[in-house]
Formats: sequence, structure tokens, C-alpha cells
Amino acid sequence: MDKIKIGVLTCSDRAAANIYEDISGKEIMCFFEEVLVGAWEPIYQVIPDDKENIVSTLKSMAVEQCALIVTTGGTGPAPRDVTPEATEEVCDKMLPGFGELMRQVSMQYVPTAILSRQTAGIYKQSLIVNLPGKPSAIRQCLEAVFPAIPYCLELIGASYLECDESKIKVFRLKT
Ligand SMILES: Nc1ncnc2c1ncn2[C@@H]1O[C@H](COP(=O)(O)OP(=O)(O)OP(=O)(O)O)[C@@H](O)[C@H]1O
Ligand SMILES: Nc1nc2c(c(=O)[nH]1)N[C@H]1C(S)=C(S)[C@@H](COP(=O)(O)O)O[C@H]1N2
Repeated sequence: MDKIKIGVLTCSDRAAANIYEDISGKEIMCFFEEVLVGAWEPIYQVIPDDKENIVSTLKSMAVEQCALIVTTGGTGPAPRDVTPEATEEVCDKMLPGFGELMRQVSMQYVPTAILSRQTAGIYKQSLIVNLPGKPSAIRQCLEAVFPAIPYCLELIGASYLECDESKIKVFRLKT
């Protein structure tokens, strides 16, 4: 069987300029390494907070057949935070429940969770999910929304994600 491709896109001026190491993108890959069973490969990029660059990178990851594309960073209210706008520009359909749930869960950890405009949506046969830039936000958000991701990928005709049920429970409709 072909390896499932997962796009990991860090949107950060400073990580892209090597001012700090991109810990958050690596944390996303660690999470998938733990919960997925079976072959998968990351398509990983670190780019600055530039809307046109984010739009074209999301599209090229979809063309490379990434079933899932997870972004980190650029979801806040600062002038250069444009990841949600780029995601909305690319997507055919938005899935606002992802952002709603991630903000709700994040509020248990930080009161500033309300500042993230993170969202999710479908572009062709790829699911795009935005996460905040903070390394600690990665697991808090992914653990909350991941259970719905395998079924979502099935509904859009993307890949079948096999998961380690001892690490994470996922929802699938019984057929
Ligand atoms: N990819 C990352 N890897 C490691 N630490 C990060 C990353 N993104 C953000 N951080 C940390 O979280 C803090 C707050 O992130 P901030 O919201 O300023 O980042 P951003 O807007 O996503 O990225 P940047 O400001 O570099 O363009 C940063 O000061 C940094 O310590
Ligand atoms: N789980 C979680 N969510 C979080 C945070 C966090 O530390 N943990 N940081 C908040 C802060 S301080 C900001 S400004 C916004 C946007 O962050 P971003 O621009 O790095 O994406 O995410 C928010 N959501």
C-alpha cells in the first residue's frame, strides 16, 4: 500500500529565518508517529507568514496528495498572522467545528486561547487544520480534534488512516 502523506506546514517568520528552531512542526510529526499505525510520510515545510506563499504551499501539498495538512503558527490577531485567511482562500468548504473545539479545549490551559483564529477546511481531497504556533498547543489541540480526522478523510475520499487505539480513540461510523 502507498504511504499516506501528511503535510506539516510551519508558518513563522522567525522559524523560517532560523531565529528559533521549529519545535512545533516537529511536535506535529512526533504526534503522528505515535498515533498512526502503518506507513506514512511527512511533507514538511517552514515558511514565513506570507499569505500568497501559504496559499501556494497548501495547494502544492494537496497536489502532492497529502490527505491531511496541519499548519502551525500565524493564527493570532497580529498584522502578519494570516494563516486562517490563506486557509479560507484555498478551501472549497470550511469545517468551523475544528476551530471551535480547539479554542474551547485550549481555554483550559491558557486564557489567551481566545486570540487564535485557527480553523479547518477541505481543499479537493485534503483536510487542512490550523494549529497555534506555541509548541505546547500542538498536542492540546491535536488530541482534541484528531478523533474526528480519520472519518473526515474517509468522507472526502482521501486515505484510510489506521490508528493505534491504545494511544487514541477515533470515531468511525460502523458499516
Ligand atoms: N514553530 C515554532 N517553534 C518553536 N517555538 C515557536 C514556534 N512558533 C512559535 N513559537 C513560540 O511561541 C511564541 C509565540 O509565538 P508567536 O505567536 O509570536 O509566533 P508566530 O506568529 O506563529 O511566529 P512568528 O512571530 O515567528 O512569525 C514565540 O515567541 C516562540 O517562543
Ligand atoms: N492550546 C493553546 N492555544 C493557544 C495558545 C497556547 O499557548 N496554547 N496561545 C494563544 C496565543 S497567546 C495566541 S496569540 C494565539 C495565536 O497564536 P499563533 O499566532 O502563534 O498561531 O493562539 C492562542 N492559542
